[in-house]
Amino acid sequence: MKIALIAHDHKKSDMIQFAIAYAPILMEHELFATGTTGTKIMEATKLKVHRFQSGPLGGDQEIGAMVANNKMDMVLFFRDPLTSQPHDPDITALIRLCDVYQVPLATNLGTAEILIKGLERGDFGWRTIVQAEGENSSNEA
Ligand SMILES: O=C(CO)COP(=O)(O)O
Repeated sequence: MKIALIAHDHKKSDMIQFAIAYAPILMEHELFATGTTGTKIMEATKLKVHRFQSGPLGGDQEIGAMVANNKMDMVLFFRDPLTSQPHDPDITALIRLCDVYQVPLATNLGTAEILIKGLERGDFGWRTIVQAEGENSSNEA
């Protein structure tokens, strides 16, 4: 599965703790992140993370493009609800796209833990069906 990891500055410590705690599960998957989040995860763990631009420089939009192309299976986005962000439209757009494409999205640590445990249990098998359908329809186009 392809998993996006994103955290606003005040939530980066939560994300690092999460990545350390669930590294054995995460390392079985393909990981993507916005720039600074990805760097911090790689510094704290042995996980390999494909890094996009930093969020304010377009990273959320790059991850959104993957969602729109059926190339992202789960988004773990630890948002900071108490600090205004200069790129708020990008954040809203990413969340909207997850809803458009029914991509599982956690916006906080509590939900992320439930999703990652579901992933470990095999609850995300349906994503491979969605991916196959996406590939078939792009072949037909
Ligand atoms: O701002 C972000 C998401 O909206 C996160 O970006 P960074 O991981 O580059 O800090």
